[in-house]
Amino acid sequence: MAGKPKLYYFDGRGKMESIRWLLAAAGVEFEEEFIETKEDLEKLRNDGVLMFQQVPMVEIDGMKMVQTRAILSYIAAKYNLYGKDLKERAWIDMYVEGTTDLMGMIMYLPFQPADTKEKNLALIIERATTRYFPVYEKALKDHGHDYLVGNKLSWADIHLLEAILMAEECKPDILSAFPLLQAFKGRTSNIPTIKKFLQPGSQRKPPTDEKFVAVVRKIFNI
Ligand SMILES: N[C@@H](CCC(=O)N[C@@H](CS[C@H](CC=O)c1ccccc1)C(=O)NCC(=O)O)C(=O)O
Repeated sequence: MAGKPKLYYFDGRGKMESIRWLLAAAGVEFEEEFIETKEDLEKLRNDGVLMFQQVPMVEIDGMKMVQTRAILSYIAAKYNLYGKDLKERAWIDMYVEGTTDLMGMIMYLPFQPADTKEKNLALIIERATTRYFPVYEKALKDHGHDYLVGNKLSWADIHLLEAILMAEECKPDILSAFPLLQAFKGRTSNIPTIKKFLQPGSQRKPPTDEKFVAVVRKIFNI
């Protein structure tokens, strides 16, 4: 029996946070090794464990997986969070790419120059409320179930909840025009494994702060 998955990344959200969410929602315990200095990263590179010299890297089932999307897909499939057939998987992929695009905008905001942050935050709020959330609100309405795809929890639901919470950190009332998403948030946040991950003291990381930005900038000279 393989041991627990081990996650190699910085002590912050970045590109690893969705992987933490998916494992936690699947009820899978995982370990973390935090990269804190340039030397930490160089050691991993010199040990030849980073296929493209990048992190996230996750040791799982004897593999040293890299590329966030590949890692997430593997976990979703392994823990039955990827639909019952090809079409459900296609819908999950579409929904996940949408929340990936939205979270990608939010994820990079703290790294942008101060004089563009206000403009970029306004764009995030505009995209969230006019491009992305209307799609998921309609999906829940048309589908008529508690979940986005099929009638069971999938990667798409977990990813949407993560995106909703990140968007609310940008604008607390961002869901005000989306009643079905408000109800979805309430239901999904109470799924036992997710509820536990949302409790203080879990491996969920806090919103990206200047400290995390400084660590990443120092490591990558950016
Ligand atoms: N396709 C891959 C790409 C993975 C990737 O870009 N990894 C980066 C660190 S995370 C990044 C750090 C600042 O840019 C960050 C940190 C915080 C928020 C967003 C990104 C990396 O290793 N950069 C070294 C290099 O590219 O040489 C994947 O989806 O996994």
